[in-house]
Amino acid sequence: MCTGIRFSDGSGHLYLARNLDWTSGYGERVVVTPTGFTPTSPFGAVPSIRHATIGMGIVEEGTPLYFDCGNDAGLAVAGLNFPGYAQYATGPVEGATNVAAYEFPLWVASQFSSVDEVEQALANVAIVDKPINEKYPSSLLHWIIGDATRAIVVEYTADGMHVFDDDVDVLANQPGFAWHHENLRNYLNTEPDFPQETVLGRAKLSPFGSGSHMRGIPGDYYSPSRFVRAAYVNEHYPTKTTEEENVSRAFHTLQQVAMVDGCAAMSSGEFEKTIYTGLFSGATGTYYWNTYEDPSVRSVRLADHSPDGAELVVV
Ligand SMILES: C[C@H](CCC(=O)NCCS(=O)(=O)O)[C@H]1CC[C@H]2[C@@H]3[C@H](O)C[C@@H]4C[C@H](O)CC[C@]4(C)[C@H]3C[C@H](O)[C@]12C
Repeated sequence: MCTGIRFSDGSGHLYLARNLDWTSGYGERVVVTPTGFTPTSPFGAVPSIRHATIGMGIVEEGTPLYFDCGNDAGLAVAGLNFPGYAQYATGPVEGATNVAAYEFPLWVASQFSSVDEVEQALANVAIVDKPINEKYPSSLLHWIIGDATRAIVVEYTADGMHVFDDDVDVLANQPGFAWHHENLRNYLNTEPDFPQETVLGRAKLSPFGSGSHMRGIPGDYYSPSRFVRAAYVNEHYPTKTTEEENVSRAFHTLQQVAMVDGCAAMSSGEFEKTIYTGLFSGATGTYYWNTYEDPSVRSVRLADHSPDGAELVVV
């Protein structure tokens, strides 16, 4: 499973972060796609790279397949599993901008500079089940897209394109965003405040300590539970100013929904764990990440890797 969050530093900079929860990785690395790179896009949706892009992914057939990425304009996107709901067009749709499912994050980050621009373009987009090759069939995903001011969620299902205003800045896995959003109404009682002393019969009851009003926030790894928990933590985290504070914020928040080996098996019997946590900072154009094996946070800055070059950079 996976969880994604968006927040800002309060002075016009985006932070978009995600956990990639799975049984094992795909050999993913940090990949920079510079503006001089010539993309191969099956239906021409990505004719050139307008915005240099950095994120986590693999390179296949000379094409960057991003799991999550951000660009030089401070726009970022992350793909999260959505099987049972995602259903892409079986072929290109006449008159539409046809985006192959695998190139959707690259399309977003390389072509646009804001969520508003992406939302406008999505009105005429078909997401097409066109695998990069036989080894990698199309993944069934939905996406969170964020900039400094807001986030949207994109779901492409049997009845086509759905774009949601993500006013809680969170995404998890199944079911759909609308369901998760409605489910938040089950948790209206939760808040960070320290409870008052309560009188019960002749007893005066005081709390054991802080955290009492968080009771009811689910602690398990199930997708609806991770959505609620991430929404609570992301909403209540105080706005921070510096890059260091915001990096700390992202990793602490996602730690709340990270999966630990041995606790939750998939239908195959294999256990899911948080393979990596990735963060794109629009403030500095930096991609930060750590892995299950090595919790120390590493970083790569877009500006340090020839963002106007011609070749993909795999760090
Ligand atoms: C497995 C990842 C999603 C993790 C997740 O959300 N798990 C949920 C578990 S559950 O269902 O809810 O149980 C997804 C996210 C991005 C995906 C990758 C990206 O889409 C890039 C390429 C796309 C190719 O079509 C397939 C390989 C691939 C390299 C994908 C492999 C895999 O499907 C990834 C890595």
